Amino acid sequence: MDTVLEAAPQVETQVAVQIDPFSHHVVAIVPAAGIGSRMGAGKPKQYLTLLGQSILAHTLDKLLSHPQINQVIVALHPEDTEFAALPQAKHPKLVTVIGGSERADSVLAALDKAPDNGWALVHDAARPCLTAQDIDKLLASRVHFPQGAILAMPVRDTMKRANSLGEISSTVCRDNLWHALTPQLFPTSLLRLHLKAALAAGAVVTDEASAMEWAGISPGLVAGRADNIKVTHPDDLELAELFLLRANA
Ligand SMILES: Nc1ccn([C@@H]2O[C@H](COP(=O)(O)OP(=O)(O)OP(=O)(O)O)[C@@H](O)[C@H]2O)c(=O)n1
Ligand SMILES: C[C@](O)(CO)[C@H](O)COP(=O)(O)O
Repeated sequence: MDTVLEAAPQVETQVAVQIDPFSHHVVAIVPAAGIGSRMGAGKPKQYLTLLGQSILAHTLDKLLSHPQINQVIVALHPEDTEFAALPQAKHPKLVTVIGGSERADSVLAALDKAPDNGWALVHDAARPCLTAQDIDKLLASRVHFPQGAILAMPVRDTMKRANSLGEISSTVCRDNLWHALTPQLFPTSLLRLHLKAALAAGAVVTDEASAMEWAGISPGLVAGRADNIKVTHPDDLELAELFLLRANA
């Protein structure tokens, strides 16, 4: 059986929020408070170096240099010691907050500092290969998806479900299956409302779209680039470096 995110009772979601779908004010939210346990590098993976600067610095460069992004709010681990030394740390568009114990808590802490009447573009610190074209594409999708959309990639491979012995128990139909990427873009006040409520209700929220789905909203899917990988395991470092090298060539 597939695990389906349980939707919130509708009554809880009928709350008036201030939404201006035509606002052009865009705040990028960067969850960067993780510890990188799967990377196992002995330091948070966002501070590992690729092509001479940290993963987080690459990510911030992409967001800070985008002409349609007005502000960047970065959520940091309470014991972060490295952020202040980044070249971007004192950029006038940049604000920092202390993140939480899960990614969603970090996003919410940053959202609490964002102005109400605009859009929040949430992007993992650990995805340094983001391109300006993908940001443009997602921002342009606001016309079609006034309640928000995410970058995603259609699943390409045959999908298998495993049993507890590591054997194949079935082949999962891949029709309409997508990998969720970031950035994910939503009206700020709507995302804040539903993320807060979903977390309070104990829902599993691994990305922003999950919180919106929980509230009964169907965010749009915008096809993104395959090189926008999340650096998660040691193998990803070499791949990310190759993608960055190609982008800089
Ligand atoms: N409490 C947390 C956990 C994660 N993140 C951020 O969310 C993004 C995606 O998370 P993930 O790739 O899972 O990063 P980590 O949590 O650091 O990795 P791991 O799960 O392997 O520990 C990362 O940029 C990470 O820094 C965060 O801001 N706050
Ligand atoms: C938000 C996300 O990048 C979408 O793919 C991803 O879910 C975050 O990573 P995690 O491993 O689920 O924390």
